Amino acid sequence: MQCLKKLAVLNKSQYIIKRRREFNILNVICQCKYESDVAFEYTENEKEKNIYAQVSQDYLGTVVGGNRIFVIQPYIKWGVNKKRNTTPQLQLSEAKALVSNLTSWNVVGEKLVPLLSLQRNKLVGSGALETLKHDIEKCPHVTAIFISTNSLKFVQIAELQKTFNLPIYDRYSIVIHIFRERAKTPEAKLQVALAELPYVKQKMIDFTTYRIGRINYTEKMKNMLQAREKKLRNALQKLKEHRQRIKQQRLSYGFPTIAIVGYTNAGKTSLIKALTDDDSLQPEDKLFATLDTTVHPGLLPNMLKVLYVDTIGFIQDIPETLIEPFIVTLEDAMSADILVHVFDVSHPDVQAQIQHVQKTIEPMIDENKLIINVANKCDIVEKHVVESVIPKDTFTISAVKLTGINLLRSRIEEEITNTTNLLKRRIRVKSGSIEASWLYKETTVLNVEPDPKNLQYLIMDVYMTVPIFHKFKRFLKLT
Ligand SMILES: Nc1nc2c(ncn2[C@@H]2O[C@H](COP(=O)(O)OP(=O)(O)OP(=O)(O)O)[C@@H](O)[C@H]2O)c(=O)[nH]1
Ligand SMILES: [Mg+2]
Repeated sequence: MQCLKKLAVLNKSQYIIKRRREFNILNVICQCKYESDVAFEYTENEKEKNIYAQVSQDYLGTVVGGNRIFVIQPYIKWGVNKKRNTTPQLQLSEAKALVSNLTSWNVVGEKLVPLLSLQRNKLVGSGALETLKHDIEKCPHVTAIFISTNSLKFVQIAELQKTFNLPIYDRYSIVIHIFRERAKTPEAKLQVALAELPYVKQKMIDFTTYRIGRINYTEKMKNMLQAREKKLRNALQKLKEHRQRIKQQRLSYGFPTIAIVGYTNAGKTSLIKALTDDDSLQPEDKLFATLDTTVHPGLLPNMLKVLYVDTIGFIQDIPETLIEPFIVTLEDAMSADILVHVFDVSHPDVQAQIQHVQKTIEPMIDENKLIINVANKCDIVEKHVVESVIPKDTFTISAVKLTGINLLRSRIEEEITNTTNLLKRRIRVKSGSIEASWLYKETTVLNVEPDPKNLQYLIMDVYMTVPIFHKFKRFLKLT
């Protein structure tokens, strides 16, 4: 009997050590801001690196030293391709914001250009081209032109470059340059390297057919790009597997997760900061300030531990190939128990931004996934403006002033309780026992009362997830 007791004690202490180790892991999962501290670097020798740097500079242009940009915002005047949920002026504003997001890049001139289609080699007819040339010449020291359309064909870039005698950028190349500036972690760098490759490859293929007298890239160069892509894709696959492992780890602890999604600069990071009181989070007034999907622990009003997932923001008018490498991390976020879609209610183009986000996430989520809509930045707009733009059942908040945050937390709590099959259990344990402290550590304790029949015991009302409930049963077997 003594022996058995000893064994039980030994098991118990072993169990406690194991649990402590698990708590540590748990802390790591929660505190790990950049889940991808594990390296996903793809090895490249110096020679390959330099060759690629040259090729990408040829097709993507360079950001070094800054630029004085003339922004051209084309828009379709009528027909099926005409954008109906925004205005050319709002599109131009976003184009200017993109340029200003690059270090030392400034907008020195701008023009809205009405078009019938985006297919013509020089986009516009000769008359309009002359006017445009004149406008650009009038602007002092323009060093490059940004044509704010999705992605221009190589022939268009080459023709316009020849006409204006200036480098030409499209939205794809500008966003890539912003991504390059923002990417700090190996994971983000890998995703950006993959995101730019289709652009460089396509331009190279177009170039060989167009031939304007520049260096003709050889088969060797094409092979080099293909080998690079293969390497990057392998590294992305590793990243995918790593993500899967982290997700499984998270799931095994049964923490409910809430992913925060939205248009870039809507206030996603600020909202997580408000919900978690995590001072280390640094919201920035920049497009694509967040490139990595990161996880942040928080407590709901009922003391339930949850994880908030911060994500990369969305933007309109960029090709799918540009965000494709980020889908791996986005899909991980989209599997959260609930999604919170944050939008900037003070933004004049908020309707188009809301629709763009909805359209982008739709294929990534189950149709039953719960989405809580949140109108942020209500501190800088009049109430009647907020009411006129927000969809039904939207929470109005200010992540900076903390308005509406408690209400939002309560709504998240309600939804998490409904969607995650949290179990509410009444458990009788000895006061001061190891079981009682286990419950305090692992579950959300709602209420504790002494057992009137025996005051040495407590009646604990707790919330726990199914995996935690099974762990508790295993724990009881060992004690
Ligand atoms: N006035 C006001 N500004 C806000 C509010 N929430 C966020 N901001 C500001 O909006 C800017 C963007 O905030 P972030 O939280 O970085 O936005 P984000 O959605 O994470 O942006 P990306 O990561 O770049 O996609 C920052 O300058 C914030 O201070 C708010 O409630 N009111
Ligand atoms: Mg952010």
